[in-house]
Amino acid sequence: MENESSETGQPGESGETWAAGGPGDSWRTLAAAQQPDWPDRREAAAATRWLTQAPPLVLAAECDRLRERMAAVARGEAVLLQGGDCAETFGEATSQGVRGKLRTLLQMAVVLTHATALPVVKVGRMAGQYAKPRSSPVESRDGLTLPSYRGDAVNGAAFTEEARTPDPWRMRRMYEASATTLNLVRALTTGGFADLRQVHDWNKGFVAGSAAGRRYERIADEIDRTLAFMQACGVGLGELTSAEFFVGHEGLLLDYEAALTRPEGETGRSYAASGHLLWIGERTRDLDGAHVEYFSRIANPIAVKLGPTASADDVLGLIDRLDPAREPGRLTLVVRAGADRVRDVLPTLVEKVTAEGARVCWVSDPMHGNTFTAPSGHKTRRFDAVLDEVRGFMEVHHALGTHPGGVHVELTGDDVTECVGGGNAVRTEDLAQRYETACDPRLNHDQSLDLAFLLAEMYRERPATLTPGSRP
Ligand SMILES: O=C[C@H](O)[C@H](O)COP(=O)(O)O
Ligand SMILES: C=C(OP(=O)(O)O)C(=O)O
Ligand SMILES: [Mn+2]
Repeated sequence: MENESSETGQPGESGETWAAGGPGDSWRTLAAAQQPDWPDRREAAAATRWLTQAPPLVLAAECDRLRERMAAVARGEAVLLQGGDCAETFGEATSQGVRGKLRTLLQMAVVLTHATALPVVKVGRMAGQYAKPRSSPVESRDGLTLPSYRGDAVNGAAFTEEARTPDPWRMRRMYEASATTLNLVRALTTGGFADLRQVHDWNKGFVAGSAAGRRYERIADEIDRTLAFMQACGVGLGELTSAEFFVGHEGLLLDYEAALTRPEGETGRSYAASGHLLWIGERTRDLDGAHVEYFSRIANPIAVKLGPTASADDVLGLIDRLDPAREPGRLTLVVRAGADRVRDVLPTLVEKVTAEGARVCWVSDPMHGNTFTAPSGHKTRRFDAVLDEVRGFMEVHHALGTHPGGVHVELTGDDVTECVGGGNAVRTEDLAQRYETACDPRLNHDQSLDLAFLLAEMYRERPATLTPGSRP
């Protein structure tokens, strides 16, 4: 691991940085949960100085465009599809890994657009998802206790003292891996790979032996015919040859996020330049904590995860702090209550937030409330529970006449065996076959497509008041 010292002539040595004492510093006096204990503060300062001089990964104008797209979700005129790894790793910032996830998301988006006739806002949990909150700060194995793995941005997953010691220069590697991934995402989404005329190609290698793959082929055939019809009528396909795609991650590591925060010239507002959409996790949404303070001062579209214990007062407090202007598209509430709790806890939250006049996007994360440990020791989730949580989420919104804004899922384009069930029925005994996640279990390609089809059916069942063009 490259432990560059502050003596190496890295950018930032001059100390000229707007962040020192600037608008991004108010969080520093508050308690910041889930931060690494950097062993050497001087090295941490040198690494963050390097980041303050690095070019932004995303531009303010792109973040503003996503905020507009999210405003359409808040109004019931679009649907959000957000997905990717629980924890990205530096080793997986490869062409194959990124292409696979992108292809899965594009296929899911086709299925959802076809069913809802609404635009699908696509956001990868990608190009920055390198820091993890953990239930315990330490992990013990065979009598040895070491710091928990907190994501590649902080330490290594190997169970050795050397790997588990936090290294602040990993934040530079996070920036570089994010830049590599984002470059590929931008090339793939605008350079032909995401062209809707490739709708069949995205499914190659998945059709045989997969019911979801065959079902997808039927939609792809319909799209092909529609495109041919449009072309025959002289309609240009320009808009369909590339896909609008955004990236986001949990804004957990405040040293990294603050160092990559950039002021935007004209408005004077500051943006997290590390990704388009950042979210606050369930473990760091304390109203008096550093994360809420930092997020209240960036202008990106932002989200907050809400677990089963989130009270209506918690949520109204978060809205006051994070979206005081009640601006549609600014704030997304990602509910991850668990399949067995969502129907109980969500109605009150939606009613109180609606009564308050806030125009938030409501999104379901059906993964994090449904994790359990299999007898083999693997952390897993049942596909049925994932579906049941999404169904509960949709039922609540349908009953209240509010818009179920979309889903936030952990997935991969690979054929892994990390979640049990789905069309191809991964069994608990199969988990060891391809269990490759660095943190939480992800839906594989087939399970992701299955989810998209079932979600599509649920959207089709929505009451007439929520059909395209109507406002909830
Ligand atoms: O998404 C990540 C996990 O849910 C979170 O890091 C907690 O995982 P843990 O209970 O294994 O620490
Ligand atoms: C840690 C995560 O979620 P939550 O904050 O909802 O637990 C996650 O999204 O990986
Ligand atoms: Mn996770």
